Amino acid sequence: MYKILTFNQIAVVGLERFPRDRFEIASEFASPDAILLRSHKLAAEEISPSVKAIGRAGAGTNNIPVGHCTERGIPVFNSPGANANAVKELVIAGLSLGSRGILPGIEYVKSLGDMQDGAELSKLLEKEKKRFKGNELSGKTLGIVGLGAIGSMIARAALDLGMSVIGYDPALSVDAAWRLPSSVQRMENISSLFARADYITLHLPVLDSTRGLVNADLLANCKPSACLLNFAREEIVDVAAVESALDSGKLRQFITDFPTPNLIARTGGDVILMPHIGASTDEAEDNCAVMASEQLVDFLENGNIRNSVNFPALYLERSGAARLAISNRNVPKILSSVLDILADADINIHDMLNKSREEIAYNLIDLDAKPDTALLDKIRGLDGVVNVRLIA
Ligand SMILES: NC(=O)c1ccc[n+]([C@@H]2O[C@H](COP(=O)([O-])OP(=O)(O)OC[C@H]3O[C@@H](n4cnc5c(N)ncnc54)[C@H](O)[C@@H]3O)[C@@H](O)[C@H]2O)c1
Ligand SMILES: O=C(O)CC[C@@H](O)C(=O)O
Repeated sequence: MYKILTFNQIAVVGLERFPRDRFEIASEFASPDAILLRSHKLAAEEISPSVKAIGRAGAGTNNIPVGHCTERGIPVFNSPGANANAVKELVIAGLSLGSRGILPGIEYVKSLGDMQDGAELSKLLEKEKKRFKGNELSGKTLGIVGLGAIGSMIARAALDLGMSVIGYDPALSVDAAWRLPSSVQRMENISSLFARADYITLHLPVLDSTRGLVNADLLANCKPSACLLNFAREEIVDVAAVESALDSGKLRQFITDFPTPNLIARTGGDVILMPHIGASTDEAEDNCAVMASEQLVDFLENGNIRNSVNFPALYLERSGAARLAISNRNVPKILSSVLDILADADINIHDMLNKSREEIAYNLIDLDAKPDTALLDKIRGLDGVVNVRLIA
């Protein structure tokens, strides 16, 4: 039985993807085979030696020590695109909240709870509504930083709203480029995007290269009427620089899914704060849980890798009597040494696949006979081999 250790609330429809005759799921296990989580900040010490894989039901993996997992030969999976529609819909709501007096208007109406006379009430509302007038999104320019799953969906929705869309993504994949509407104008640098946009929305991962990316220098380029939306990660924005930009009138509004105490303490309506609910819909939680769970099942039972953030994608149809899944440092001669050991033991290879990604290489080798423990230990003992798994 494979043991799956869960953190956070994982949608039931996802947990149901683990066949109960072969998988146990619990929030406490001494020696789990895999970890399935959402936003729980996973410490390296929480990953016991038995762990073979980690599944993130969501997009961002900055809560997982990915580098440490790579060192240990543990693939980390995420669920790209599975919650993109949920984030898109909330960002569109954010754009509306940032352009009209919706929230202050609602607060104002709530403050009139003591008024009993309907005619008086409606007279007052008609008089006061000018205080909550806004602007239309149509005709404005939206700047999208990060044109992946979420960014491209927002681009399409914003174009439908009549906005002009400009985008910046220095690492755009070919697939993502295909998904992008052709009328999105790609900017050469992020400063030009900040200078031109009326609304700027961030949809990139937090990486060493993106931590604090939105800083005072960038904000100095903004139109004073600009509204910045951060539904990506808190760390991408230098929040102190945003507060200064708001204070000095260099930025009109900040809308974020990642509140800080200082932002909460602000008065004056120039921030709109949400409690990290970008992906909080039944649909997104189901999609993420299903995708992450299916990927873990396929990895544990077959060694296949889909949507890993640190391992190469690799799929091999099962054949032969047994399968070896081997991770090794991405250096020459390791695979040939493995093959020599198998040949010396007279074990024929039925099929195999080998791929590498940065410092790690991964191999699936289907064999005509099941190797014994001594042979597996010999492979484990090769210099550069990180881990070896026999999948019966
Ligand atoms: N608020 C939420 O609940 C919520 C939900 C989902 C995702 N997110 C966050 O949003 C991020 C994006 O999600 P996604 O599903 O669109 O991911 P994605 O991988 O499909 O897209 C991310 C894009 O960012 C681009 N990128 C990388 N570095 C960049 C840089 N320096 N400047 C501009 N672009 C850069 C990549 O090339 C990629 O195209 C996630 O990493 C996660 O942190 C938040
Ligand atoms: O799991 C969640 O609720 C949030 C997930 C979101 O931040 C993501 O990166 O996909």
